[in-house]
Amino acid sequence: MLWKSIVTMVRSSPLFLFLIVSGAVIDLLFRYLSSLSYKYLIDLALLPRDGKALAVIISALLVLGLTNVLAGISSDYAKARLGSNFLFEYRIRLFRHMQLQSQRFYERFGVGDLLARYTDDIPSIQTAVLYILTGGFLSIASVIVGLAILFSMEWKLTLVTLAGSALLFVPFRMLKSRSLALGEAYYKQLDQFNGSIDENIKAYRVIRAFDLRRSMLDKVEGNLRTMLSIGVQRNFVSSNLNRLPMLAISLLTAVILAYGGYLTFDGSLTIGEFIAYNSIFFTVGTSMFGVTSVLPFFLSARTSLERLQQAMDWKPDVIERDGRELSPVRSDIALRDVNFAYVPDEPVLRHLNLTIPVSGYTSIVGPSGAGKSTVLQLLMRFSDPQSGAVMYDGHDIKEAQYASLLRQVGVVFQDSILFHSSIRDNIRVGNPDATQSEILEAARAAGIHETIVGFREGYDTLVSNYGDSLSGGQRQRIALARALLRNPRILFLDEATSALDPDTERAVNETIRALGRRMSIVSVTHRLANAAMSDRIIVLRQGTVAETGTHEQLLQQDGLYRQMWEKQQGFMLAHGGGSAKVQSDRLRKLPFFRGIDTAALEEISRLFVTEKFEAGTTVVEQGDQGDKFYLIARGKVEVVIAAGTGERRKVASLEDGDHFGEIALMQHIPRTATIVTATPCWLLSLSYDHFHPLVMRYPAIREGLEVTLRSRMQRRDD
Ligand SMILES: Nc1ncnc2c1ncn2[C@@H]1O[C@H](COP(=O)(O)OP(=O)(O)OP(=O)(O)O)[C@@H](O)[C@H]1O
Repeated sequence: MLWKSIVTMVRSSPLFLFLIVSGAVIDLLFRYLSSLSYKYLIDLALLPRDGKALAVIISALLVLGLTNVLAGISSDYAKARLGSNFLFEYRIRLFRHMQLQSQRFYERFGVGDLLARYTDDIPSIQTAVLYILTGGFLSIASVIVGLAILFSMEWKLTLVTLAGSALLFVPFRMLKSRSLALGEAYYKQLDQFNGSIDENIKAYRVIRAFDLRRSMLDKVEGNLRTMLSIGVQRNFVSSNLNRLPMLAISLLTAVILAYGGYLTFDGSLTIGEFIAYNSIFFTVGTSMFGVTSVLPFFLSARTSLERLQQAMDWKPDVIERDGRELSPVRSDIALRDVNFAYVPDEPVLRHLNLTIPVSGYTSIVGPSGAGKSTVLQLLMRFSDPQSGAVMYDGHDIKEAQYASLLRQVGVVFQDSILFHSSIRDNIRVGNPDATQSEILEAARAAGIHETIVGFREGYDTLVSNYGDSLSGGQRQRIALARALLRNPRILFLDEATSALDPDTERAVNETIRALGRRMSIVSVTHRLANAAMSDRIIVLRQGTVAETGTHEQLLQQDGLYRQMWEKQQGFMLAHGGGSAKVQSDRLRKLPFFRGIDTAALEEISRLFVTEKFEAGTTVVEQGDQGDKFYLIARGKVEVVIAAGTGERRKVASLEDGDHFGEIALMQHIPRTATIVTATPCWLLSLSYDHFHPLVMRYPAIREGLEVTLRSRMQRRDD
């Protein structure tokens, strides 16, 4: 399939093809005519001492040589152009294909994987195509023409040559599968290496802060050593593929010299014919060698072609149609009986029906994993549901022109990635045609204009490393300005402020709330304090709508929302986010502190210590001795379990108000899971050593803990 498109592409450049082919034909002529010329040079000019014949032969050779050089130059130019066109065309094709893809594609092909396809696979195919097109075809043609001449000169000797030439392909048959296997192994290591470089750039702060430099270095060094060893083996096999055919050619040459010499002794060949025969055979031998030397390129390109094909064959999740334009949405956006799963048989949304009026501020809340972000992704058509429909004003968005949908929406994600260019250009991403005053207006509305003009370079300040040169709040505000510049009818927010520190979050939320008067906002958040002011709240549970209403209505319903609300209450963060506290009433809601008197709870609450963690930090490691219990005052962590095979699997997420590690309050036993922070976290920890004296004084605490732990152990064993 891909070969076909390569052939089509090559054929679409007829001028370059003509120059390459004519260069090859002239080169072929030059090779054989100059070899044949020995016959005439010796037999017609040198032996009869004919000066005129000598002059004619030398002039003809000069003209041919000059023509060959000129044809070679134009052929080289054509090859350079064709080669560059090839690189351009296939890199652009892969890039366009990538742009159509969604999350599944990027999960399957990592950064390193994709980079290697651009920088190694495509050039490797290009080299093979050019080599086959020039050296390969020329060599085959040369072998055919050369053998025909040799046959006409001495057929018996040529039959021996032909039979012996089969030897040339023996190394290829022997080494082919080894070469392919080494090619695959090499690319696997290269993908990993590229991935590590990417990781080291993106996560350099975490690597520095947690002193992971040694382990990262060890990882990359191990990777490079394996690559080096495979590279040596691969080159060795390739050079054997090149060199072993030489052995066959040397053998054949010996046979020709011996048998040809014998034919000269018995007068069947003249000396001129013998020398010309040898000279032509030398050219045929070189050409045969040329055919075999294409083979390593061919094998390497075969692996690369398969890898490129894998990526190009990946079907986009969303098929963009040239449907009609979606008119500006006025009434509502809705999900109708939507079923959606990322993994077959693991439904995330189940027969979900929900309607969001295009006015005011709507929050979508729910426990972790309920499908909140998934709903947002479907509303923006990052994926399509497996069944059901997403409607804007009653029109299925699958039938509409994709660009007309995107024009109506703006979005701010939790981690806003900014591009490596000026702040102005980063905002302009929202609308490339925006004027300077529109950019300034968007920045003002996002509350970032004053900060930007305070920078020495103002709007021309370079944003580097995906926005790392700015604070989290500044980054989110620029992302907000970028979304506002589109003048969207609906602004989607996916946990847009939850990774910010409390003061910044409050300030950015005030800005967003003010925007709610100008446009419709749909915000996914797990922090209910942010949802409380919304005009309406949709509560999701396991992919269905559990409750809807305003904050007050939902509290009265006494359902899931109320439970979540109460879980998140009772924590206080000092201004500036330096320390956190938990109230004794909140502690009473923990199952193992239920029934304990207020004085004891007060005492316990004072024992908690604030620990602040950046995103991506391991708080506890599976297998380590547990000595602390943790409450999440703010933030989100992931619970990861390593199976016997060493494979790590995320089993749950915990967020504001959740707790973990209570077993450590009873005894030092190994942690049963690893906890890694997914956002910056403020955790309150209670150590066994501080807690133990209290357990001694209050037997009710021990009893409560024992009951909880027994039931937890029971659940785990089940
Ligand atoms: N790309 C993916 N591949 C496989 N499963 C996924 C993928 N993205 C999300 N999921 C799973 O789908 C479910 C819903 O995820 P989603 O992110 O929509 O939930 P959420 O309510 O936004 O949760 P959170 O608040 O933790 O972000 C979760 O169980 C999650 O693990």
